[in-house]
Amino acid sequence: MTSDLKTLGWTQHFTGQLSPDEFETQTPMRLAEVRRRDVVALSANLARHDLALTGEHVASEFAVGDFVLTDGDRITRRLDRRTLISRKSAGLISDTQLIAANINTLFITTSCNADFNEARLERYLAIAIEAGIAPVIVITKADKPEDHSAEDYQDRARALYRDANVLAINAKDPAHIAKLEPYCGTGQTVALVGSSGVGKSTIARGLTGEDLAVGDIREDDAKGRHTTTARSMYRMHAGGWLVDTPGMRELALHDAAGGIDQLFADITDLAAGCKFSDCQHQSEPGCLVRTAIDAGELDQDRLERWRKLKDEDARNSETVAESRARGRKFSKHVRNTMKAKRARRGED
Ligand SMILES: Nc1nc2c(ncn2[C@@H]2O[C@H](COP(=O)(O)OP(=O)(O)OP(=O)(O)O)[C@@H](O)[C@H]2O)c(=O)[nH]1
Ligand SMILES: [Zn+2]
Repeated sequence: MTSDLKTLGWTQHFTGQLSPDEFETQTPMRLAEVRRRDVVALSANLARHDLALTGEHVASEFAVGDFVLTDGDRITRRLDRRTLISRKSAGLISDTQLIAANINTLFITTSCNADFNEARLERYLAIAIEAGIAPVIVITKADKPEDHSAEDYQDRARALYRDANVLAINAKDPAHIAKLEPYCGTGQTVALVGSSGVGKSTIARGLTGEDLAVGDIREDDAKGRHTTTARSMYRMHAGGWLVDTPGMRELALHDAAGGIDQLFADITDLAAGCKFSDCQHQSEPGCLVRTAIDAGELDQDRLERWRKLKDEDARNSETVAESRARGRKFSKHVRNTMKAKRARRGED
């Protein structure tokens, strides 16, 4: 059973979670689409199964890429994930939305032009590291670099994180797309992030031979509202899977303190040796961070980007209670504003 499942990305990590009874009676599947009331799951032979969400299961607990056990018609259990990408949903009450599960490699995409931005790359790197996903920085448009050479852009990207592989490619050239294929073989699952226009669709087309269809299928929910769903898992020529969900393109940082610490290990290692444990690395005596900057061993810009990223993470990681308190304050503000408006119009 498990050998065919490898095509889906199944590993020992999942086999180990099955009881002998489940091993006999259940069918593992991988979720390719998660909709409001049902999911599309792939079985080992890559057949698509429409499974209704019934009983205790609700859509918000599943992500594209999840492995589940089924009795053929229904999901009986979700298996523990290797990795998970989520985001805090917009709105007054903070809620975590699951974006994709069991991704092995994140292609962090930018271009050899003004899109290249260290802070943005670091944000995506922190998200990947926090999730336990291997980051690969892909810099497109190496065939027409602007302002600097493609090698310069590569060097700048390499300086951000020593464990990230960095590739500069022409996404339109199949020979360059082949450089990504070592990450895309059978059993591997990848995802693409990056700003609009950097070449994500071009890379995806090169890897899968297909055009991604983000958000082009509409489904009515119970209240008659439209919700957007789309195909989200694409088979790559190299044998693996590319996951592309609408949320993947709007990833924001949250709850990634560990990822940030690891990404900025150069700074956090130094900071651990500062004289004061709460050192702000401004002008305190015995500050090893300042000493490194003065000695030209650490870049002042990097220190500032680290601070900003930590602030952003803290802001986006507020607890539900904090968020609700903010929400209540906001509703009160809205009520008062509306009241004042009506009063001005003489309606009250
Ligand atoms: N010369 C060159 N053009 C590229 C390269 N990568 C992408 N392009 C072009 O850049 C434009 C934008 O590429 P897309 O693949 O649509 O970018 P995207 O990231 O998918 O953009 P969104 O769909 O808006 O998120 C297209 O005209 C591509 O043909 C590259 O490496 N070299
Ligand atoms: Zn210090």
